[in-house]
Amino acid sequence: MELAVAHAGACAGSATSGRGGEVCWCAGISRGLFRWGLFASVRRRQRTSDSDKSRCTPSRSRVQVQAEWHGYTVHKMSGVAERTAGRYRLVPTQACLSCLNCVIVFNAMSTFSTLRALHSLIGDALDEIEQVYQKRAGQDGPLDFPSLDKPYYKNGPAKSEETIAEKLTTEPQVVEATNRAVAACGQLAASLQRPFFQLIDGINSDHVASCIMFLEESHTVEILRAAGDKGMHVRDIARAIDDVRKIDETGAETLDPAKLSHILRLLATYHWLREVKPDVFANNRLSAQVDSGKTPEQLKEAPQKKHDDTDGVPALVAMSADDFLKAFGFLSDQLLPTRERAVTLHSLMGGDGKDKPIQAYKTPFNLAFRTELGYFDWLELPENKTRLTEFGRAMTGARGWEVSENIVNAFPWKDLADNSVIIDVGGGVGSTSMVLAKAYPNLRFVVEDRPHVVEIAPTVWGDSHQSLLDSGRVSFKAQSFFDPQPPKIEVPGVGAIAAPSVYLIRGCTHNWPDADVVKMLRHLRNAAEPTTQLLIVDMLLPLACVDDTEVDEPIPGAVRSLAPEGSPLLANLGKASANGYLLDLSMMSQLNAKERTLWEISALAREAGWKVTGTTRAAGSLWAYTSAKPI
Ligand SMILES: C[S@@+](CC[C@H](N)C(=O)[O-])C[C@H]1O[C@@H](n2cnc3c(N)ncnc32)[C@H](O)[C@@H]1O
Repeated sequence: MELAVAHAGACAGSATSGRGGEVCWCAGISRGLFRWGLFASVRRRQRTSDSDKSRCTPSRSRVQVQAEWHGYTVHKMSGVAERTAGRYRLVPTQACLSCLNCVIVFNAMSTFSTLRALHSLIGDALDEIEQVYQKRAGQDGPLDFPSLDKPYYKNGPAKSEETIAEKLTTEPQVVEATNRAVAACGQLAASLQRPFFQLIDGINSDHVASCIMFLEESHTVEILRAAGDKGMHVRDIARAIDDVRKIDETGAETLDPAKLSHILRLLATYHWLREVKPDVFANNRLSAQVDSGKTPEQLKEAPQKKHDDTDGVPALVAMSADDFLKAFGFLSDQLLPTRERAVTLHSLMGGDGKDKPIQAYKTPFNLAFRTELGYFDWLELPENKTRLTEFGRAMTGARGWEVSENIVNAFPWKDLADNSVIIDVGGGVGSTSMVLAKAYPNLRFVVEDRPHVVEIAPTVWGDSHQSLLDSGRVSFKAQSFFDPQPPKIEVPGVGAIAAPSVYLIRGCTHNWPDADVVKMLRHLRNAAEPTTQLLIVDMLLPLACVDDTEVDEPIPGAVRSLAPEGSPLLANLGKASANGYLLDLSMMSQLNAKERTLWEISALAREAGWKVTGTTRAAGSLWAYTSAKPI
């Protein structure tokens, strides 16, 4: 990070720089650039004369800075550098001297100033979040932030104050401040902890995933829910798990409480549970996420119904921590098939001449499950009946990734003429169309998807949506996005149209490799009229550095960084955005697909005949609404 430059003023004291030349050190911690505690070296551009040198006072000096840092230009900061404890702190003022003898080179923030800047970011974010909660009075004063120690069960019963406090966590201001704090915490931990221990954490993070899977599979969360705040001794938890699993009928081995305690303690260490007393564990706010709302008795009676009538999150856990985890373990074996370990692993698994070579498997999923079928076709195998059902529920759980209502304001729907038609391509059961149809009663929606999806789609909506279906304002049509759109589409209440006002395609491009995305977008382009707009809704992954990508034409809404200007945070907010990059690699591992950057999706759109005209994001979200028009 070589930052910057132009210093006017007498040198504020000197020392010898590692790169030669004389330097003096300044640390600014007041406003703008200096808010982040930037340390700078001031290097003499040229040695003039001894009399110039004598103007450099060792204790105090005026400086003017025009600096560029992380790509942001900060114009002409003026200040006085004051010496404290052997360092110079820059205090901005309006006045400056201009000897022009020195060049300030911001080598980088000193590590301590970076750490302190991260610490300040966390404090500032907490202030902001607290202000939001302070404004919402509860019965006993301002609302408190939800406690990590306290489970909040989505299916109640909960005090209304707890529900409001949980809901406030999705307010845009809270989401954004939370992201900054989480990003800073992640960066602080990565900076401070000995790298070896960060490494051990990283390479063993599958242990945590497996333990979360165990938590779900063993019904421990439901058992601990029944036990309440005081928790349950690990011996009793083990027996309760055996009971729910009906081991007296199946003859399976009893669960070893000693092993169980170690699994639960790892989870408690990662804040997934609480160890309230030695070997006594209780749920907390994180483990409550995995709760199905069923009692241990219900689970014993009908384990196959565990995921019925839930928000889908327990099913998402079952799918991710099982299928995805197993597949992802084969990432290096599939990408580097000739490495020694991959070859020996293949032969150990019975692949030595008995089945296809590793190269035949297109994805880590294919290799892990020894199938050449695509993930969705594989899910439809008779032996995967449970997986297929869980996949459907997991997709409901995956809605937590985005507030679906964000789409209501993310596109100028209100500018569309009455009875404009929106085709929701790969629209599933119509979740997005229903939200939009309720918000914009003058628009009409045709949801296209695979035949078996559109067949069941109208049956999944209850009374509150019936009028939208009865009036035909939302209708369904079997249509593959890999086939050309028909020349005419019959829209209830409108008649036959050649093309809609908008093709909306949400959550679909990330499921497919580039060539398939081009194919699906080209079919839409071929059917579009010059006025037809395309709205692609999917995550757009920022780069992990400031995005200086050179483009012929800038795209409105493209951002160089998600981090606050001048802060030391990673440009993509690191830990706070990690969920998007994890999903990206799940797509790669299971489907040979990916989440994309703005530049990747706009290049694919262009290849298919669309020009991206702009993109917007909901506050604090990686989900983006990218619009395009026919070229
Ligand atoms: C991740 S879901 C997104 C659903 C919906 N757009 C939403 O945002 O909730 C992907 C959708 O693509 C559909 N799909 C898969 N292959 C398809 C095809 N060839 N033609 C049309 N839809 C397809 C799936 O059935 C599924 O509904």
